[in-house]
Amino acid sequence: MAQTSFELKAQDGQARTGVISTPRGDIRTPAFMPVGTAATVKGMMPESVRATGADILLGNTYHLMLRPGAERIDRLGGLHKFMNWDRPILTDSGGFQVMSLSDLRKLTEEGVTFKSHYDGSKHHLTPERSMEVQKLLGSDIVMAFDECPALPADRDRIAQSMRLSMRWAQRSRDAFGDRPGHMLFGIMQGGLESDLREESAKALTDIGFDGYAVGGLAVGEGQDAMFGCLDYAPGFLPEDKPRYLMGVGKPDDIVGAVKRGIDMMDCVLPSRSGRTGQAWTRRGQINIKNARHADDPRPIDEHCTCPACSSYSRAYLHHVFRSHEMISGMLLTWHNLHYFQEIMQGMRDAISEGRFDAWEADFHALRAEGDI
Ligand SMILES: O=c1[nH]cnc2cc3nc(NCc4cccs4)[nH]c3cc12
Ligand SMILES: [Zn+2]
Repeated sequence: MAQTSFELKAQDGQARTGVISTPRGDIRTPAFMPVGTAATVKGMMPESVRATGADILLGNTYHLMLRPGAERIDRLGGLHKFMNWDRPILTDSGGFQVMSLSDLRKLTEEGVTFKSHYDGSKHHLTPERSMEVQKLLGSDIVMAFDECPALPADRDRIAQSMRLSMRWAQRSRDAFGDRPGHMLFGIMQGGLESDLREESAKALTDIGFDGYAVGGLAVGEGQDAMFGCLDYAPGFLPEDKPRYLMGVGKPDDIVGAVKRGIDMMDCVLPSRSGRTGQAWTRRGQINIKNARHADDPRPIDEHCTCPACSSYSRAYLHHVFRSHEMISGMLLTWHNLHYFQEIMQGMRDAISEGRFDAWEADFHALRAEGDI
């Protein structure tokens, strides 16, 4: 009995909408995953995250294995119980965070050794250990252990890195074993080289995964280069499996990725920028700390139904940000996550009704440049 499945409901151009079914609940695609790095979506209660419309959230293996520790979370009943979120959780495999966060890293065929950026303690991550950590956490969707090459990198470096990741993908698959009710996703690499991307997709497909991520993007290449890669890379992947673009992105990145066949995304942007006073809206961005909001009685967005827009003025939000009150980041995070989920729902409906192009045109038409 599979216990997990992906059903495509409709397609409009390259854009798709469907449902990933898991024992902990269904995930409506295209899906946006809020990031819950240290077992919390910062500033949000889990029930509030759910209220924004999220079906699944992301946990970071690197952070949780260092603090509080994967074995400790396992002893306490697993990540879902620990953080009071009973719906699906996808965990990344830790390699990317090691390379972007830790100190004194050493990369070998075996894996990576590194020092914790929290306390300097020494740690080792391999495909096998990453699978063990993600199993201890109890995540529903497990990511293969990969290496995302630092940019800029020449073609040879990208090819060598991709081929290492493919050997690690096989080791991840072997170590993951057969776990009904859980999914293992492979991660495509290959930089911006279409032949290397195709080689990676074939290697992953030959190994066989429950879903496929497009890795190695949203690492500073810029939207044009990212979309250029997405014009062909998703098409190298099996069309009956979910496609997950890691680390994306701004609202217009998200729309452009779905347009090109992506089904799942995650990004810290709505939560992280919310804590800094940046509100994302259908008409553009607002930095609420700007003095011009000090006397503005209007909500951030009069069409938005989130708690921030339903009950608070820009003047109030301006005040609580200027006063460094805790409620400031809470309200703006909630608004941003609500808005990101509203974009996803809008695309799911538009694809279902065969009007994605019209929806996309409307999405872009409303967006003014700069602060509104
Ligand atoms: O190839 C990848 N493999 C595994 N995890 C990733 C996470 C990723 N996150 C971003 N972009 C968002 C960022 C978050 C922090 C620095 S960039 N790009 C990413 C690429 C990968
Ligand atoms: Zn709102």
